[in-house]
Amino acid sequence: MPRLTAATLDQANSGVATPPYDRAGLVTGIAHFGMGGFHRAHQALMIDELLRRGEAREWAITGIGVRPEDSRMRAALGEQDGLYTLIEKHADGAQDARVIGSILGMLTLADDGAEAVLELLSTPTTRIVSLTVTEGGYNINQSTGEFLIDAPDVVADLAEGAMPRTVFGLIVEALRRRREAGTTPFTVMSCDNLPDNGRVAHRSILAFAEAKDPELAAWIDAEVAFPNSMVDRITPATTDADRRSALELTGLEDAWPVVCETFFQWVLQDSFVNGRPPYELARVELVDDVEPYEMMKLRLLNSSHQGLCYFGYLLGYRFVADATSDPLISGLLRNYIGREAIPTLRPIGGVDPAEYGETCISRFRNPQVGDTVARLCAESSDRIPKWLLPVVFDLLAEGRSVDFSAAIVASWARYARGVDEQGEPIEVVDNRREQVMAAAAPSDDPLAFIRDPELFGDLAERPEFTEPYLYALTALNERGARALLTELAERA
Ligand SMILES: NC(=O)c1ccc[n+]([C@@H]2O[C@H](COP(=O)([O-])OP(=O)(O)OC[C@H]3O[C@@H](n4cnc5c(N)ncnc54)[C@H](O)[C@@H]3O)[C@@H](O)[C@H]2O)c1
Ligand SMILES: O=P(O)(O)OC[C@@H](O)[C@@H](O)[C@H](O)[C@H](O)CO
Repeated sequence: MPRLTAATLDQANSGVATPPYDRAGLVTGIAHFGMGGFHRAHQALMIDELLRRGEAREWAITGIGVRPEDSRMRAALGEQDGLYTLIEKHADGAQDARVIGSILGMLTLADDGAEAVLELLSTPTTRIVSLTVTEGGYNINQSTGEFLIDAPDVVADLAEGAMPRTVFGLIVEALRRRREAGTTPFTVMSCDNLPDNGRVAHRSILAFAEAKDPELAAWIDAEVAFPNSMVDRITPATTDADRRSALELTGLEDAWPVVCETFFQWVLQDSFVNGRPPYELARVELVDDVEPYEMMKLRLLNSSHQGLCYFGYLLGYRFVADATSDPLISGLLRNYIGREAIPTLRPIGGVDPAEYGETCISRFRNPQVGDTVARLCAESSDRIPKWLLPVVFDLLAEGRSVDFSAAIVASWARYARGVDEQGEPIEVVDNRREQVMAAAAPSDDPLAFIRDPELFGDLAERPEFTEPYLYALTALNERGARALLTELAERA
């Protein structure tokens, strides 16, 4: 079968939507850090939709990879002229495949070097720099939100005369060059799952700039916009089965297609300093205040993902759809959402959070998406403090009970012991793996897991939390996940 490239596009199977627009002459307006699955299922799709309408020709995308492993994506996209297949999976088994043409290519530090990246970022036509570098990518203290200025790669970037290697170093150096050349700065648009993602990006970049050059930092603070956004589309990691599906559906071989659900949402703060694509013509909701949308999504959808993944794993499920179809797990999610998460939300006109929560549960149940419990269990120490613990702190401040949230934290602690209920090892994937697993290991201190103030603040000192947490942890250790879920359901 031919490989997907610009030259083979016309050989795609009939019914596959290929770019109907002329890709020659498209201009990179967006430089994107973190060219993973999600960006290609979400933001790149919106630009593709605009291009199909004859819009946004100056807003094509070039990716940037700062990690050595990003060379693989660069090669896959490079060999395909930036083209790739996006497969949207309906719950009834129907699949829509389309070829996306909005990405022009990708630069990596490993292959192209920092100077090439800086040139892209400094070119006047690059007007937005967007980010999906994961929750951990912002290099902040989980509990205080402070930028970790002593992180080794940051220290290296701050050294006199160093060529930048981090997202912060590259962005700040490019902004310095733009300022020196009298070029309008770009907007920095975070699309990561973080509360106040724009403010977090602002804070991290400013902290780096202050350490490098306080005058430049003041200019960035005054001149650069960092819009907040709420982004939503479940996009699992690509598998070989997805590669085979792409080939079957399109008739063209794709080294790195993307598979996702049909649901799509992007709520974006309309705050840009150097223009923006006409997103309102695509499916983007432009608003002044994204915060209530972000809170609803992170506290209902993302925290529920954590609510199902450890219990799901312990019960032997490996797919999100199977775990969520267990009534004990969906029951836990409904109790967490209805009794604990929703009472902490700010109202959004025209949006019923209970209905939103039910939609999340039915999305998790889509068996076609193939999302894995392992994907959701990974990097928990970046996720739980940003998604679930804000719910806990808000509930405690109101004197409300936290039984279900505490049980979810306990399920993480039980999972992080690294042994399942059958005694089989669990592969814990976390950038704080050693620390988290050591804290989870059986010891004389039942609260050891939650004693790290960077992750948990003062929760270990708060009986309103420790009492339900210890109840859940003891139940998990002594009676198992199914027994605890049954007890929680009976007590509700
Ligand atoms: N996958 C989803 O369902 C989904 C949905 C909504 C939002 N998101 C957001 O997108 C992020 C990425 O998800 P994905 O599915 O594309 O993951 P992915 O693993 O496919 O891609 C992650 C990308 O980020 C880069 N990266 C990771 N850490 C980095 C760092 N410290 N500095 C710079 N680059 C770094 C990687 O090199 C890679 O290009 C998530 O963490 C989340 O914040 C994902
Ligand atoms: O990719 P992460 O790190 O934000 O977290 C894993 C999932 O919970 C998340 O990716 C969801 O699938 C996503 O937020 C849905 O929009």
